[in-house]
Amino acid sequence: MREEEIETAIKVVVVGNGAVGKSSMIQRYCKGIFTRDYKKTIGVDFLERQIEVNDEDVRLMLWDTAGQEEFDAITKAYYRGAQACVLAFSTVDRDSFDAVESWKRKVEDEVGTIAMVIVQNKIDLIDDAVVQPNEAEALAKKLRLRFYRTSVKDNLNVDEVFRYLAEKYIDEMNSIVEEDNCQQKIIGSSGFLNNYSKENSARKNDRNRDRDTIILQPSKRRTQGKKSLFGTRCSVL
Ligand SMILES: Nc1nc2c(ncn2[C@@H]2O[C@H](COP(=O)(O)OP(=O)(O)OP(=O)(O)O)[C@@H](O)[C@H]2O)c(=O)[nH]1
Repeated sequence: MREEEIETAIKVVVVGNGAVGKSSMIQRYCKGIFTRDYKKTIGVDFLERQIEVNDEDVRLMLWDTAGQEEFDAITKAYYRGAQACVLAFSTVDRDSFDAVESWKRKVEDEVGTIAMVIVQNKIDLIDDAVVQPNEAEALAKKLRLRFYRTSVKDNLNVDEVFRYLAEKYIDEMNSIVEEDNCQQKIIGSSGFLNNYSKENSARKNDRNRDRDTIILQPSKRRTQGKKSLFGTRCSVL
């Protein structure tokens, strides 16, 4: 495969309590449809959609997980390898809002820190809301996450949620590549960093292999969420 044909594939998990609209959101985004029927997700399911971000083809693989706790053991296994996550709750379900932090923890326990976003779905039912706007905003601020209000039914803001996650992931990947390049230059003139250099090039090889085989790994996990020793800008030693 030629370099310019390589696409980025991102595994996104959509989590949250039962009936908040996770399956509907994925169906809306990938198939452009909405149905009023509620069919509980058993275990997991996935759909995909290709989009362009900064002239780059990006394949989003959206994993729909069951909201019911009885399926926790199954769904957790599917978080592995996720690079982005939607934490969803419903405008008309207080428990689903109160559970957002615990969903975040469940995902992070499996995959570490990844790109995340909080989504308040069913905003078309705002007249029956059981979550105040300032409460949702305060939670997003506390967790330092971007917050979207969506209506899958009215197709409001759904595209924006997934585009944001794709852009955030790509930004992170680019900054890691920038760090790698920077470290290569520094290592070239510094003997004491030999081990660091080996580890670094192994990481690069991993990434190249990933591109061929599309092994899905969370970006920050590989760096343990740490920034470069030298920041993101190169400096000559
Ligand atoms: N009014 C309204 N209803 C919605 C919206 N999104 C989803 N629904 C309805 O909410 C119900 C539950 O939606 P699902 O997508 O099945 O919920 P889920 O989160 O996947 O549920 P689990 O599979 O149990 O985890 C369905 O009847 C949907 O039609 C929305 O934006 N507005």
